[in-house]
Amino acid sequence: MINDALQLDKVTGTLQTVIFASSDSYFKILLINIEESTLDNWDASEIIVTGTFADVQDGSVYSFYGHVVKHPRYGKQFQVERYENDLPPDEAGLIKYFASGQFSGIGKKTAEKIVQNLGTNAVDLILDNAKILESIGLKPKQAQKLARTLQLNLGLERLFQIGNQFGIGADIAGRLYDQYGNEAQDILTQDPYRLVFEFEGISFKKADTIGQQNGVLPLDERRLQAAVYSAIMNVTFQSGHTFLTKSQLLQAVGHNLKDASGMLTAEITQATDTLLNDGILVADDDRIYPKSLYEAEVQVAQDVKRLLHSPSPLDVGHDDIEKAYTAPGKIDLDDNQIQAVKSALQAQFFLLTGGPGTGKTTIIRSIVASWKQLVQKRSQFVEGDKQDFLKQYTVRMASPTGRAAKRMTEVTGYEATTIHRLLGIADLDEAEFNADNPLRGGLLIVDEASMLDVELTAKLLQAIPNGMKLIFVGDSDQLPSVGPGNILADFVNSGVVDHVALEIIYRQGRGSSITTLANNIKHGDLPESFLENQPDRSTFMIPPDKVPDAIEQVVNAAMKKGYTQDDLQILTPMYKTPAGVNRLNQMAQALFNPIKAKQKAIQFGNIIYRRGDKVLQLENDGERDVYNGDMGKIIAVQYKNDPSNDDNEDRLIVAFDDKELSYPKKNLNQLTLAYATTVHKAQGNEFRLVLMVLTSSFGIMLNRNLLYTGVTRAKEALILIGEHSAFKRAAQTAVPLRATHLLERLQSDDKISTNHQKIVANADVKDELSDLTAAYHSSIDHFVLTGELISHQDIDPMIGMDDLKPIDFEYQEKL
Ligand SMILES: Nc1ncnc2c1ncn2[C@@H]1O[C@H](COP(=O)(O)OP(=O)(O)OP(=O)(O)O)[C@@H](O)[C@H]1O
Repeated sequence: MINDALQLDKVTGTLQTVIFASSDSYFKILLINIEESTLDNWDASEIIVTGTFADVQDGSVYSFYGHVVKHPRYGKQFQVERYENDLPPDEAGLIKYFASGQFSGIGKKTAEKIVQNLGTNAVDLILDNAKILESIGLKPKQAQKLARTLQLNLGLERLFQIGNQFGIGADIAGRLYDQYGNEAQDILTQDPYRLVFEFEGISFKKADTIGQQNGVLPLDERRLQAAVYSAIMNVTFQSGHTFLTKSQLLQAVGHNLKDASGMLTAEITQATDTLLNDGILVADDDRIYPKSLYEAEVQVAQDVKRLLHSPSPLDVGHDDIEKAYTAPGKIDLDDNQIQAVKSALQAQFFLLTGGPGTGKTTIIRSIVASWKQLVQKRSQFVEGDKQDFLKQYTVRMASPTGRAAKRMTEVTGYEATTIHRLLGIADLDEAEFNADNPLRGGLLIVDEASMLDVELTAKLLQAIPNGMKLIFVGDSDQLPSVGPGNILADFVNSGVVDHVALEIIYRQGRGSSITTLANNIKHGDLPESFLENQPDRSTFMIPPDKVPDAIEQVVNAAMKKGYTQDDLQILTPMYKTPAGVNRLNQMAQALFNPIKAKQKAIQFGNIIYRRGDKVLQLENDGERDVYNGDMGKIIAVQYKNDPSNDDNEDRLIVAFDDKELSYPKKNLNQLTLAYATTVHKAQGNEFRLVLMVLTSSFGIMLNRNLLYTGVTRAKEALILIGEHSAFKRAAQTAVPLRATHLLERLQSDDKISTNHQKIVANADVKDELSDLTAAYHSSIDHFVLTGELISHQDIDPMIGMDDLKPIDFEYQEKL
């Protein structure tokens, strides 16, 4: 029989033993002697129970609610969603419980006194208010000690139960307990709005549900302040703006409070003022910023100005550059490219932008070779240690992603790292290198600069000492950074930083029709030849429900042509939907890495990982030097008892480009399969063959930068799968622009003068700015109307598949 209310089965039984307890989470595996259960097909007297549990005691009776699942190795077990400690229901049992010896200083007599006075509800009464024990005659110390032991044994358990009432999972309840200890329960029930500011994982909506149920009034200032704070954080961090205007903030807060009618204007303004006075938000004219974004934006502008005013001690002149200029191998650069190399050597801070195949990498090689020449020539005149001098002016290189850094190392021979590693950011905390402990070197080149958000840029620029040259290289038509800010575009459009834009595409042969397609998309449309197969590009236009079938056939055909899982990447805008990442990953895993008999496997969530799987790191883990977007391969699945396993837990070993890392259960939430990814996750990566899926079901995600970024991930071949109308809509839809004030901050100081080439005419900048304001308003309007933020989290892009035709999918889309 199923428990009707929650559709969960129930198992009641005595804890025989804890088989496993994770050292850094509340995950446990328990062996239970069943006393009673709703399970239909369970004849054994014992059951293995897994889940998140507080300090459970051997011999105690618990009721577990959950489902029977099949573990790939251990067979059937009971996965628990919630549980209860079945304390003895009668007075005699409770007296025995208090006198059992687990409460030091409490003997039978005192236990009787407690139960006689407080009844069978004694435990709840004590947990609610320990002072009640004093009122029935226990000494304060004795009362405190007993209450504390009860809290330790049952406090977290109660938090799990209370959390469960509000739909808060055991993971979050466990983290709340870690952060607030025994106060967690009080904070959650009596001051939930506090968590909106302090705790990641409780949204305003959740806090508000709890607050309202517990009688918090609609105009309570804690509620209004939390509504304001969560509105500005959500809109800025999801839409990428660094600020909101006051009226936009009012609208967004109204949405949070389900008050779009403007009834609460005075109250919301008052709550905003309090947050401004407390320094949680910052007002700058009509703009309201979260403090961290304001500080980062101001810092970036200040540091750019500082760097522009701090010439390299090498005092590089025109003649030095002419003499040092070194061509990249046998290639003759065009005039604009040569100008780019020379300007880069001359300027203190330089921007190089261009689409795929325009020569960015080639120019980086030329810059590095020329710089080396220059420094070496100078070293001849140094009187001291020449090696020291060369070290002082060495080239440093970094990129937001590990893969792009590796590519830089390969083409230049200089070590390149991720920006996180360059700055020594081990976790979310302070960077090791900063204004007080700056980076060393003469020249820093940063690739994939379009991925830099305002906060990371602020950290990076602060760490660059006066006199060190800085070059940002990127493609401004790619997706903007995931975090807030519009760094590369603001730098370019400000006109205060020297900039050369590369326009001519040089890539020949394989991959060249891809770059032409990218160029068309960049200008807002698909080429007329879009549906015509090219040597390096094919299209299969089919309805959304046929996408998985089509991908399956294309992947099979590609495998026959010799493409491996490393070469081939499926890109799609979102995780869900039949054409989304989750579904396509399952399908591709079955093709590339089919299940073998008796193969070891580890299940986490809905994914079963096996040796050979292609996996993706989902978050930055500075301590282990692995970053969001890094791809690897599972090279071993090790169970707990394997002699080579020193983690004492089942684990995966994943090989990345330059290291092997262990993923025990606690780290598995950082991983997912990577046969298919979103375009956002693929930024900074390139693949021989890209299969890009777009269908109209991705609606609001469809925009030019997404399509462009996806298409440009393909090095050799590109296959476009989905609906023609969706590709067209994406090409024709400009990405919602981001509201920032960096450009004006950069331009605000008249004292700055550089020998910059203004590539972008002022009139164009003005047009773009008014577009920006319009798009910004529409993005906020969209948010306010629908509650959906225009998120940049998700889109995503041949081989001459002559043997496959759209007709294979029995469909002709009506255009
Ligand atoms: N002036 C030139 N003359 C001839 N070939 C060139 C020229 N500039 C670049 N190339 C060639 O064009 C191709 C693309 O150049 P490169 O890889 O530097 O471009 P990129 O902008 O870094 O491209 P991507 O962003 O796709 O990596 C290379 O094969 C390079 O050798």
